[in-house]
Amino acid sequence: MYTRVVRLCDADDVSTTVAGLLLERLLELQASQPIVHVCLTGGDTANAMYEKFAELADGSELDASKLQLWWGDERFVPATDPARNSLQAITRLARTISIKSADTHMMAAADGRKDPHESAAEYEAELGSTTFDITLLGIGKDGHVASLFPNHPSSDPTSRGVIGVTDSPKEPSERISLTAGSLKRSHEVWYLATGTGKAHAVSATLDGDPRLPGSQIKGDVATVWFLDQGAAEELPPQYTCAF
Ligand SMILES: O=C(O)[C@H](O)[C@@H](O)[C@H](O)[C@H](O)COP(=O)(O)O
Repeated sequence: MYTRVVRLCDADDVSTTVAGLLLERLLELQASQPIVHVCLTGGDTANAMYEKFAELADGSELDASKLQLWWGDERFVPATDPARNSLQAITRLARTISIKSADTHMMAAADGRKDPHESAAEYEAELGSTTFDITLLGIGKDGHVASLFPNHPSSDPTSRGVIGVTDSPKEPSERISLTAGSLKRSHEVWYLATGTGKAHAVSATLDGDPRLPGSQIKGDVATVWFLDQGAAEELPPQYTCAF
């Protein structure tokens, strides 16, 4: 198990590089196994990468029928609400990739459910003991990953695999999130972060600050941080890894 930091120039470089490496890795995985489980994240950084990925995947050897897409977290809003992480990702990816709905495991929307805890319980049942080949995560300025927030009940120790989140510090206030225990069931965890606003959260997480959820969320094979210069600016020199 290793952690690697990839320092890139700027946000565009991060989204382009991650999109290219993700396609390369998925092609490798689909050549060696029948199903590839990928856990996606929400946020602007990831969405920019999904757009680049869709461009690269167009006409590639990617076999979408081998992909199973999951989400690390979701906003507990109506299914058609543009704030939904899954809607934002699928809108971008499906532009060139023919992903069947049966292969996309979206978290239940607010329609017809009384609260995010109900949706969380449904997703936990669907998720079972699935292990992800690749889990993508963004990180907030406060160090949150998925919808696990520092110094917040969402980060309390739990045996649950998926939780409902209320009074989230990041809008919208109601969410569903995989817990650290589920996110750790990943062979590779790829963090994407850009901008100086993320620099302290990145540095503190890499330093293993126990208050930050990302400190314990690592792949059992690899954890890779894709950072632009701004997000990397508080890292000590030993993390200098030209890519
Ligand atoms: O529901 C969400 O908002 C995301 O899952 C969240 O965890 C996101 O990945 C980070 O907040 C980074 O978001 P940005 O890339 O937009 O900074």
